[in-house]
Order: sequence, then structure tokens, then C-alpha cells
Amino acid sequence: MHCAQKLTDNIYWIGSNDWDTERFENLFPIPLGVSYNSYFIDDEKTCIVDSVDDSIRQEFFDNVEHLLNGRQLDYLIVNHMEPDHCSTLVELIDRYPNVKMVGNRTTFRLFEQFYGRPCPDNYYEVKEGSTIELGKHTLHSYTMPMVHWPEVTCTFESTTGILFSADAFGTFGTINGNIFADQLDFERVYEDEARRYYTNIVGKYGVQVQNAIKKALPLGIKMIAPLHGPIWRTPESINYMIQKYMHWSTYSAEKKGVVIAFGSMYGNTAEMAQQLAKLLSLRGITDIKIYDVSKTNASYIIADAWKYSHLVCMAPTYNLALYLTMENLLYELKALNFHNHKVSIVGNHSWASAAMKRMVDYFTNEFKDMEIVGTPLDIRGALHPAQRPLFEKLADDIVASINATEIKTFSL
Ligand SMILES: Cc1cc2nc3c(=O)[nH]c(=O)nc-3n(C[C@H](O)[C@H](O)[C@H](O)COP(=O)(O)O)c2cc1C
Repeated sequence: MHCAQKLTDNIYWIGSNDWDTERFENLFPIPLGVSYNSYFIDDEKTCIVDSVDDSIRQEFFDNVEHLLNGRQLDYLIVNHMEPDHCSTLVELIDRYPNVKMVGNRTTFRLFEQFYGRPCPDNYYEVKEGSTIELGKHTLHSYTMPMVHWPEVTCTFESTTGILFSADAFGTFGTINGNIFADQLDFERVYEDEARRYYTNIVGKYGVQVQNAIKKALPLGIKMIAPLHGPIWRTPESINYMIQKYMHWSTYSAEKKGVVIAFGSMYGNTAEMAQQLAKLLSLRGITDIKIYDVSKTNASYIIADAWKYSHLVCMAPTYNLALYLTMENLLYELKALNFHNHKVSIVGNHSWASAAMKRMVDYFTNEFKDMEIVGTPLDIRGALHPAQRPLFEKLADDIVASINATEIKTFSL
């Protein structure tokens, strides 16, 4: 049954929710589900902006048929050729064989690679600044390369001021009736998931996101319609989300605080993590998060590492190397270009140390712009009373560093 919702008198959300997929990209847990958003513009020419994942195929076509009401589909804008927005494209073309599929050369190449169905008669190539007149509405195409795929464009509708932003400004989490961010407590319900979505999916491409923001801001945006999660339509909510993107894309901490990520087999390093947290608390630090890297999916730790000013990595040596789940976390952080934060290091070993050295090497040589706070520690087995002063000193150094840290603010 159709379930479209209005953005304006003539523009509709025709997306739906996916509660079934366990992991987005088969990597990132999505306990709150995810929405795939698509939009319909009802004008002299009919137009769909981006399509959806196969998992919500039925709801999508119910909406499309209802809104077309027997008319033909004239345009199908493909801002992003990732399969979670494109696995219904071939069926759309089969159903509406005269539709013009709007994209760039890379869009069409990826389409053919994925679906083995060249449709050159349907291709309608656009470039930077190309416009399409639908009647009352005019679409302007702008490239956003590598936010986060090479073909990505955004489409600006200049009559209503709606920016169809592809995956930018999206979030994990289903749409629960309210399609607009200002209708709900976004900060409480979605912000952590928006950050986890951004940092893990788009995080590597901060420079490209900055370029896209620079390009989009002068357009006079009145609404931002992303491909996942709620839509932004008030100046306050648009401002809020763009400011979040300024923080995230410049790798700037949003808040003073400490994320302690530990790995542990027998509980000794876990115990050290708790001791350090207690010492930080006694020194007045209120924002402290402890994560077991073997327990919590790295995507959550990565999101909080991005958010808070200070990270502490604590892990044992394992077969003359770094404990595997910590190695994995640091590998992922590095792959996402994480930088511009402060980190402290505690290793643990029993006979031949490697973990501490590996962590120091990571943050000194493999990440850029990471300041190591305090002297890296290397504990043998368990923390003994005689070593307590080392932890007291580390806590002092972290607190001094937190006090000296300035949290950036961004004005638009
Ligand atoms: C499979 C395995 C391999 C290990 N390899 C090393 C090693 O190469 N060098 C070393 O000093 N300790 C090694 N250890 C010992 C641990 O690093 C050490 O006992 C550490 O204190 C454990 O910390 P935890 O109590 O937090 O798990 C290894 C332990 C295991 C189970």
C-alpha cells in the first residue's frame, strides 16, 4: 500500500524502512534499522530522485504507481549509484521504458557493471551545473566526487530550495512516521547514529565533504533531503547538521572527554582501564567512555573517538604483535583518515613486548596529526601498587591536556 509523504505541495518522500538487515554494508550493525529515501516530483514532467534498495521494492513501486496515477515517468535522477539506492533501477526502466535516466558517465558505467544491462537510449548525461526543466521545478546538477563514491552528484531544485544530497547528511535509523528532523528530538534519537554513519561510511573523505559544503552553501538551501534518515527543513535544523558536518569533516573533536578503548584476555588490561577511568573521574573529568574492543563493534568506538578530544588505547601483546581486535580498531581508524586528536597508550605483556611499540608506531608514523599525551606505559601482566604512580601521572597528563584543549566552533 502506498505511504508517500509530502515535502512540499508537489514533492514527496517515497522511501521506506529496512528493519531486517543486520549489518549495513555487511559491516556496521544497525540496531535501529535504516531508511532508504527516494523522492517524487509531480510536475508537467514527472521525476524520481534516486531509487531504493530491493528490500523495500514493493513499497517503493506502490508509491510510484500511486503518484504517477497512470502517467509516464519522465526523469529518473541517479545521484548515487550504490546498490542500496539502485537495485530497483532496472525494473523502473522496464516499467517506464521512455524514462530518461539522469547521471554522468561514471554513473552509467557503474550501472552497466552492476546490472549488465546497457540502456544507452535511456541515458541522459549531465555535467556540473546542468539544468533540467520539469515545468514549475528546475533541477540543477552539481558533482560531489568521492562523497563517498566517484560518481556522486547532488541535485538542487531551485524553486523550493531543496538539496537532494545523496548520502551526505544521512543517518542510520528508520524513519518513524515523522520524516522531518525538526519533528523529533534528533539529538537524542539519531545524533549518535548520524555520527556513526558519517564517520564509518564517509569519514575518510573529509576534504571532499568540505568542498561539497562550500559548493552547496551559496545555493540558498531551504531543505536537505538525504538518502537515509530524516529530512532537514528548518534553518535551525539545517544549521545544526551542517555544523556537525564541519566538525566531522575537519576531524575536530566536538567535546572534551576521554574514550578508553581496551583489549584484554584475562582481565588485567580491563582492570587498568577501570583504574584510569576512576583516576580521571577523581580529577573532575565527566565524559569518560570505556569500550572493550573485542566486544563493541569498532564502528561505535570510531564514532566516539571522532566525537571526544582524547583517546586512550590499552592492549596486550599477542604472538609478538598487537592484540588483534585493537590492531583492527587502529587499522580501521587509520583507513578512515582519523587524525587531529590526542591519544595515550598503555601496553601489557608477559615476556616479550610488542603491543606498546606497535601502538606508538601507529600514532607516530601511520596517522597524521596525533599528539601522544603522557608517557606510553608498558605493564607486565597486572597492575601492582608500585605502578600506581605511573597511572596517577598519566591521569594528570591527560587532564592537563584536556584543560588545554580548545573545542572549535563553526559559524556558517
Ligand atoms: C595466544 C597468546 C599469545 C601471547 N603472546 C605474547 C607475546 O608474544 N609476548 C608477551 O609478552 N606476552 C604474550 N602473551 C601474554 C599476554 O600478553 C599477557 O599475559 C598479558 O598480560 C595479558 O593481558 P590481559 O590480562 O589483559 O589479557 C600472549 C598471550 C596469549 C593468550
